[in-house]
Amino acid sequence: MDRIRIRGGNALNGTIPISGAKNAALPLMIASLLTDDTLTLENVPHLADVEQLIRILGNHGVDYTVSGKRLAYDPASGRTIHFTARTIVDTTAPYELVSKMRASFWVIGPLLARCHKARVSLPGGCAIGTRPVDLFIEGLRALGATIDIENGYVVAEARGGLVGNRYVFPKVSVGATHVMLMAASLARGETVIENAAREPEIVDLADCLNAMGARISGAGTSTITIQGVSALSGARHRVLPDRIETGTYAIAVAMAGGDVTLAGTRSDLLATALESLRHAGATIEDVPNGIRVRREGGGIGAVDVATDPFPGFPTDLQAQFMALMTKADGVSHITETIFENRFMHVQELARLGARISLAGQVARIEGVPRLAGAPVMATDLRASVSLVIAGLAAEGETTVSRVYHLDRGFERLEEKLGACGAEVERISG
Ligand SMILES: CC(=O)N[C@H]1[C@@H](OP(=O)(O)OP(=O)(O)OC[C@H]2O[C@@H](n3ccc(=O)[nH]c3=O)[C@H](O)[C@@H]2O)O[C@H](CO)[C@@H](O)[C@@H]1O
Ligand SMILES: C=C(OP(=O)(O)O)C(=O)O
Repeated sequence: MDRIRIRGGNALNGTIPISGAKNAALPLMIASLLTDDTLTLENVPHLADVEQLIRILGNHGVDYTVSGKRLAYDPASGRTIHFTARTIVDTTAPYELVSKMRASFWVIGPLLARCHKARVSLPGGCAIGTRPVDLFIEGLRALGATIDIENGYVVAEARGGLVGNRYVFPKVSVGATHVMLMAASLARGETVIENAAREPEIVDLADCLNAMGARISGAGTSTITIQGVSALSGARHRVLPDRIETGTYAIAVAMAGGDVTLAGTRSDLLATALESLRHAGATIEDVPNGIRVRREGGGIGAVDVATDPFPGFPTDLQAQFMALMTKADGVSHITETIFENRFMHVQELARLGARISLAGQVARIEGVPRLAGAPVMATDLRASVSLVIAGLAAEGETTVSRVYHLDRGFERLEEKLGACGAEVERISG
C-alpha cells in the first residue's frame, strides 16, 4: 500500500492549480442517468471516487468517453468526460460497488425518477458517523415512492412515476437535497423543498439540471422550487472549483509559511473558512483567476471554529484547521456539529506532538512550538490531508500510511505541493 513521506520545514512558494470539485462532480455524473442524451462535464478531477462512480454508472448502462485520449488528463483544464445513458440496463446498485462510496447511493433519485424503480445498497463512505439515509427515504416518500429496506438494500418504487409535493427537511442534508433535485426534476407537477442544503455544489447541480431542461429556482437558498418536466436533454457543464481543496492548500500555506497563488478557484466558495484563516494570521486576497495566500513571518493565531452547513465553516476543513491550530500561539477550540465521529485525526496528530483533548464534540487544542515527524495513519479522506499539513511543519520525517483515503479526494497532491517547494513524495508498495 502506498505511503506519503514528508520532510517538514520548507515554506511553500508558487502556484497550485485547483481541480474541479469532487463533491460537485459526483452528483453531476449521477445526473447523467436522468437523460438518454449525452451529458458532457468539463473540469472533472482525476480521483479514485470519480473512477469508482464511472464503474457504478457503467453497471446501470452509462457509457463514457474522455475527450482526446481516453482518460487523458490536461493539468491546465481538467478532463472533459461525456456520459450517455441511452438505456438503463439495471436499476440495482449492488453492495460491492456502493459500499465503497457514500455518494453512489444517490443514484436512487434518478433511477426512481426515470425508471420508476430502484434497488440500491445502503451506502459506505468515510467512517465519520452513522450517516443514516432516513432523510432520503422520507423525501422520496413525499414524492409518492414506496420504500422498504430489504437485506441491506433500499427498495423503492413509484408506479406511474413520482409526483411533486412540498417537503420540509427536518435537518440539512447535502446528499438528500441533491437526490430530491434530481428526482423532482422528472416528477409530475411542482415540488418545494424547505430547509434545503445551500452548498455551492447544490447550485452547481441545479445549474446543470437547468441546462438539461429542468425548471429549478432558489438553489443556494433554503427553499428550492422545482417544476417537473417530462424529459431532460443533454448539456455541457463545467464542474465548479473544489472549495475543500482550495481551503486545504490555503491552510497548508498558513501552516508552512510562504506565498502561494491558488489558481482557478474563488474566495466566495469558502468565505467563512478564509476569514478564520485571516484571524490565524494569513493574508488572503483575490487575484485574477484565483486567490493569493501568504504568511511571511509572525506566528499562528489561536482561533475557535465550529463547523456548520454552508455558508458556515465546512466540516470537510475541520481536520486541516485543527492541524494548523496544533502550532498556534495559545489555546483554540474546534467544535464539530455535523458528524458525531469526525475526530479520528486527533490521536494521529498527537503522534507528532500535538496537545489535543476531547470533550464530546469539542476539541481543545493547546498550541505547541514544535511538532516532530513520526509514522502516522490516515483514517479518512480529510483526516489524511490534515496529517500531511502537520507534516509540512514538523521537524524531520512524517510518513502517512493508508493514503488510499487521500486519493479519493486530492488529485496529484505530492506534485502540487512539491512544485511549491515542499518535500513530499509517494512511496509505492
Ligand atoms: C460526496 C459529498 O458531497 N459528501 C459531502 C456531503 O456528505 P453527505 O451528503 O453524506 O452529508 P449530509 O449533509 O447528508 O450529512 C449531514 C448530517 O446529516 C445526517 N443525515 C444525512 C442524511 C440522512 O438521511 N440522515 C441524516 O441524519 C448525517 O449523518 C450528518 O450528520 O456533505 C457533508 C456535509 O457537508 C460533507 O462532509 C461531505 O463531504
Ligand atoms: C466525507 C467526504 O466524502 P464522503 O461523503 O464521500 O464520505 C468528504 O468529501 O470529505
